[in-house]
Amino acid sequence: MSDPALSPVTAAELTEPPQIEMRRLPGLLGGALKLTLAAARREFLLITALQAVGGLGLVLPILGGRDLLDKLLVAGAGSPLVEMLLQGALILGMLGVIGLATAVATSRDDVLSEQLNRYALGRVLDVACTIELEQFERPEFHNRLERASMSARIRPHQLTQGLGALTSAVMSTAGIALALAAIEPLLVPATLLAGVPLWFAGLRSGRVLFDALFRLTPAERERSYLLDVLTTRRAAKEVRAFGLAGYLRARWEQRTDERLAEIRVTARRRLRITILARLTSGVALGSVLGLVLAMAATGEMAVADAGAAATAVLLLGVRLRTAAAGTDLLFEAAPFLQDLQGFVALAPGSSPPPQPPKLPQLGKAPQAPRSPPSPRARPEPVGFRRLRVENLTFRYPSGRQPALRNVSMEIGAGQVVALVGENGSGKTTLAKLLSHLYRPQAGRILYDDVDVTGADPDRLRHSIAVLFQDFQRYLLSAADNVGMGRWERADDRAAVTRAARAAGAHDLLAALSQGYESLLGPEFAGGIDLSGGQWQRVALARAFFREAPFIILDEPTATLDARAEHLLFEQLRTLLAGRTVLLISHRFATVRMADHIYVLDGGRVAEHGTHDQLMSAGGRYAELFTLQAAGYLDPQPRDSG
Ligand SMILES: Nc1ncnc2c1ncn2[C@@H]1O[C@H](COP(=O)(O)OP(=O)(O)OP(=O)(O)O)[C@@H](O)[C@H]1O
Repeated sequence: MSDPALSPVTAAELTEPPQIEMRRLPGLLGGALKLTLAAARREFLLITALQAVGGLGLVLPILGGRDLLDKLLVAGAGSPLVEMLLQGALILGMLGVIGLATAVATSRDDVLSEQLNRYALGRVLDVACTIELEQFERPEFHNRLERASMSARIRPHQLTQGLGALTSAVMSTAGIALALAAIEPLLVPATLLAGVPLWFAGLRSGRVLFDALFRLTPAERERSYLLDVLTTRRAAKEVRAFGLAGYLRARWEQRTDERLAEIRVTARRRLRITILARLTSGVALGSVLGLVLAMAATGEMAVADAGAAATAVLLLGVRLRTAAAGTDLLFEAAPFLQDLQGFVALAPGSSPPPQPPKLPQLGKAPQAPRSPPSPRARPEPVGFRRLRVENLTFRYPSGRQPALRNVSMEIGAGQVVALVGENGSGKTTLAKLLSHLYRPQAGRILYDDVDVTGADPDRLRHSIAVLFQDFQRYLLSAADNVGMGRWERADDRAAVTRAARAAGAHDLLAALSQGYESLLGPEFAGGIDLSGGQWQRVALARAFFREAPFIILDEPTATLDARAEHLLFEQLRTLLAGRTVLLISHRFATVRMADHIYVLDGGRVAEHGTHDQLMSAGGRYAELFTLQAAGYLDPQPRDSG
């Protein structure tokens, strides 16, 4: 039987395309309208007003044209030329105003869509920045994130275009319909009916596209990944060293062919739907025109009226097509926006979402914005005199076995505690749990007898500095790379230099062409690269700069040269005096100086004690220590005997 405590969280999972029902459409469009108003109220209202002028304004030239035609037919050769010329000029003027309004509306459209794009991507970032780290372990979350990011980039633009086309078409349809109603009211509903098949086709076609792209998401992510490997500096050298470019390129081409094939099938299905709808709509429109002709032929309608009515019916037909193009865009965007809304709702109860902070400027000390505490948060202790871990069990979402099982340990404030063990024994996982990046499925973490497992992780992390094995290399200035350890006071250059000195990075950073202002990473103009060990010193400086009372160092010297490593550990106690240090290392020479050592094996604590205790116990630690020490001793002379 599976352990319920270990069952994976399913909040971010969505394996089937969500269903869009007809009755949900108004709500969805309402939601889309809300999004537009929240993102760009002024721009949207201005564009809508201009479109209204462009649309409704059409009624005047149509009616004016009919009046002019009437006069011409009645008066014949004796028509009042000047009056008619003036009337004609007025109609032209009105058409000019309509044209101008439409042109201005179109020119503002790009700005509107950019604002929408920013707003929608901002909501995606709200989720990406606040959701529990564990979700990043789940393929389904990445599928949703990929779709949401794509939707946020494309669909709001599509939405504004759809809304714009629809508003303008509805306004001008209303204008023409009013003109037509003045001639023969019956013709209005008859003509509007021709729009119904187009409307349904748009709905169906949008759904077909969404379903196809939903199915393609995992393959598309793989395609993006391959593109990333083939185009980023990080991977470029290994791709060349192993001659992988052709092989990876072929895989990318294969995925692209598969995508293209699916897109072709989808395009054919959508074309069939469109053709059928247009045929039906055309037949309906033709019938109305036939009716107008019949009415004119039987004398039920005056010739001038019939001419104006036929023009209005034809114009209405064109407008209905434009309206349908608008609804097509809306219906195409609707399922993607629903999907996006679902994703945005994953943001953990943060309402309003945390705003991006103001970046620090020299001479100013901004307040660090605190994200609102999550609903499950309760007041947590700021630090600890004794940290206790009780029976911690943790399994990664994709892991078959728990990475940690019933782990218990203690760390006293101010102590240096080391974690050792073979690869995969769970050291980094324990470090991640102690830095509150993941929540255990079972067990507790206690700060002086207070269980902090359910406390707000952001606040707890405020007092913790972590240097990961796979630390980040920020392509920013050297000073920023260090200062981001506590970005709120990144402009405190004296502290930045102090931290760099402590990590042995000062000399190398000061010697760069622009000193601490030098850009790291050659991908940007003027940037320079550092060696692996130099990057690690910078990352270590970042951890020191945080000045947190609890510091977790996961293989902090893995790429340091022997002298730098020796120096660091010699100074560690002085550098971090009064702080609590959790040190993960495979280098037993450095581990032995810890106050207490925990040995992990297969996710469990195999043994613990001081170096001397563990050596006399003759267990796993003694075995690994002796093995490593033997490597430094002279090999036994071979018996040549
Ligand atoms: N994100 C992950 N998803 C699934 N399993 C993982 C993940 N990260 C680690 N594991 C697994 O969890 C176990 C513990 O890994 P962990 O990284 O904690 O080991 P470690 O002791 O730090 O190893 P190393 O000495 O190689 O750094 C391993 O079996 C590993 O395969």
